[in-house]
Amino acid sequence: MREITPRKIIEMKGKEKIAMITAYDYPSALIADKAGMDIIFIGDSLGMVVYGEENTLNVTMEQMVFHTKAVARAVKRALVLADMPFGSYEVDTEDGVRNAVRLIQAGADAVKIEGGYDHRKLVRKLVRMGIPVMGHTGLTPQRYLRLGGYRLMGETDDEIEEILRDARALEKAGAFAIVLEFTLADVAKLVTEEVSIPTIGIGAGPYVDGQVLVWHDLLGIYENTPPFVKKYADIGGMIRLALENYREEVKSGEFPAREHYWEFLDKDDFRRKAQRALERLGEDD
Ligand SMILES: Nc1nc(=O)c2c([nH]1)NC[C@@H]1CN(c3ccc(C(=O)N[C@@H](CCC(=O)O)C(=O)O)cc3)CN21
Ligand SMILES: CC(C)C(=O)C(=O)O
Ligand SMILES: [Mg+2]
Repeated sequence: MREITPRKIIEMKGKEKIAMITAYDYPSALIADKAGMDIIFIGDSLGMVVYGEENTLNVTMEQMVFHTKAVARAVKRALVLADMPFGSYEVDTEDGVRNAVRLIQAGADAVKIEGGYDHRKLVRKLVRMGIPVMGHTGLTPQRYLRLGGYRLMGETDDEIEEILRDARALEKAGAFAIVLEFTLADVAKLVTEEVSIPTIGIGAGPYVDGQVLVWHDLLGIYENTPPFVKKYADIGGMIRLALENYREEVKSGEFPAREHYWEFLDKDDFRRKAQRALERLGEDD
């Protein structure tokens, strides 16, 4: 059992902001856990930032299971959360239950689904089974095609109503937190005040209970970063400089230097051994 549990996340509301980050592999999850993240999240943004897809719609359960296993092996303290990918929970509740179980058995402590009201039955079922669920409303990227791209949500009466309906349904169904994505800050504030469970924003302003960002965006290793991201480092630039340096040293012969390889100190000893090896090879022909 990891230190940060859904109960602890709920208790943080109004007391301490929740810090959440995505991670898709072992080394990054190790760093995120050591950095004291509360929630380490295998997002389906994986399809875009790791696999180079245009949207998240082609991410499979197999991908989510593999990446969840890699992350789960690294994390000792944070809550490990895994996204349910597009198509893995919408068909029927049984399908959703089976797929959520797969992510839990891969090492996740909880799962996240996009939407709220439409999936309230599934959320209730999972929670009753003992699988903690995080909801997600505002911009839900799995509606990419219908929305015609990623855009700010919560401007119209209908959108505000939908977001509030999702949040209330999630709270009632027993979800332990809600992601509010790319939502006007006033709407995010209203939702945060309306529900007793924590809201975790991404591009939803400061009046929420926590923040989540995508690993590659905040570290500067992805070129199509959304406009709400703060870039905390230019790791992409650092990687490029390092690789250019390496390439130049290979070309010039500066690498490998004397400390990077091993050689016989006694060259006569080596000549005798090489001679014998060559003779034995000659006999084999
Ligand atoms: N790397 C990455 N970071 C994310 O935060 C993220 C993903 N990927 N993939 C899944 C969703 C999609 N998100 C996004 C992605 C792009 C915009 C964005 O660029 N919006 C622009 C242009 C929108 C348009 O008209 O197409 C904007 O200026 O609003 C917003 C949210 C957030 N999520
Ligand atoms: C943007 C976050 C909340 C997400 O769902 C993801 O990274 O997949
Ligand atoms: Mg996602």
